[in-house]
Amino acid sequence: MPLPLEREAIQNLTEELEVIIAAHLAWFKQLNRSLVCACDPPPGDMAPDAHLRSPFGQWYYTHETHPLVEYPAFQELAEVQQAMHNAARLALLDIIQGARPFPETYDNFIDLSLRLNTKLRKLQLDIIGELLTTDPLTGCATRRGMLGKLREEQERAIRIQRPCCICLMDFDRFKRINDELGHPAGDAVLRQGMKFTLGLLRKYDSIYRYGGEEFLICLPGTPLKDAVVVIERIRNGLAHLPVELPSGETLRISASFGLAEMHTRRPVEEAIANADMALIRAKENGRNRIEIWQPE
Ligand SMILES: Nc1nc2c(ncn2[C@@H]2O[C@H](COP(=O)(O)OP(=O)(O)OP(=O)(O)O)[C@@H](O)[C@H]2O)c(=O)[nH]1
Repeated sequence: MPLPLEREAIQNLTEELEVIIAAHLAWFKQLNRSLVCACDPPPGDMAPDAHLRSPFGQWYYTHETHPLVEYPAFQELAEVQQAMHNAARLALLDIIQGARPFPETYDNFIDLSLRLNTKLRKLQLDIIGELLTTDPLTGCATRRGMLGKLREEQERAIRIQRPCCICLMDFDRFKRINDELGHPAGDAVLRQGMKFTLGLLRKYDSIYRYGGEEFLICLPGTPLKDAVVVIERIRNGLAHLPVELPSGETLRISASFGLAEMHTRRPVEEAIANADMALIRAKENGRNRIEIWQPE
């Protein structure tokens, strides 16, 4: 499941997680010391709401309204952390009563602490992965991992017996925009054009920055005739989108599209090549249009 986060939020979360992991390890060390050396435990750790008071708890429960809440790996943290605090309390109770914790109680506490650490690291890696697979300019996915994801869509298409379409989209006369209005103007076109395009797609559609000003749109569960309707909405919308340039001026733009249905038994690379052939035809036939790849 992709993380529903903006790039800046991803960056902040990565840093927050580093702090939380360090705080968890410091807490773990202190608690382990209380158990092994039979020292008085910090009073907070005996409280029934210890899981809320810890640095992790304070960080986690302030994120309750955060979009990350929908992410399964984030939800799993709460369960493990609460169980870990319960296990710590049981082991500490033995110490307070002048006994040694049962090995099972101690093992349970250690296992849960290590599991929480592993889960926090895994979440951090997922978030960093997301950072690497998101294009900072447009917010679209990068090509890293694209073929793997398209193959997954192909497998799903076979499973659910619904076609999947691939579309290559390329902004028209983009070199001219850069050359005549400057590179920041070109960047503004890409940023605003793709924001608009992303806004028209469903949440299970995906879009990758395929090259400089070329993007690949994947429309799962969509037959060709429906895909044409979606892409036409994008084409027409872009042709009417007033792009605001850094100079304050407004620019009219357009894009060309090559559409192909993914064959369920052929490599996904073939569908991309077919969409590319259709895109070349769209450019040759005057731009600002959609061409559909048809088998000879
Ligand atoms: N501003 C900006 N320009 C980019 C970026 N990536 C690629 N480009 C430029 O996009 C231009 C693409 O030009 P061409 O491939 O000649 O295509 P075109 O001018 O759009 O012409 P047609 O596709 O035939 O309509 C090149 O000048 C690239 O340097 C980017 O991230 N920002």
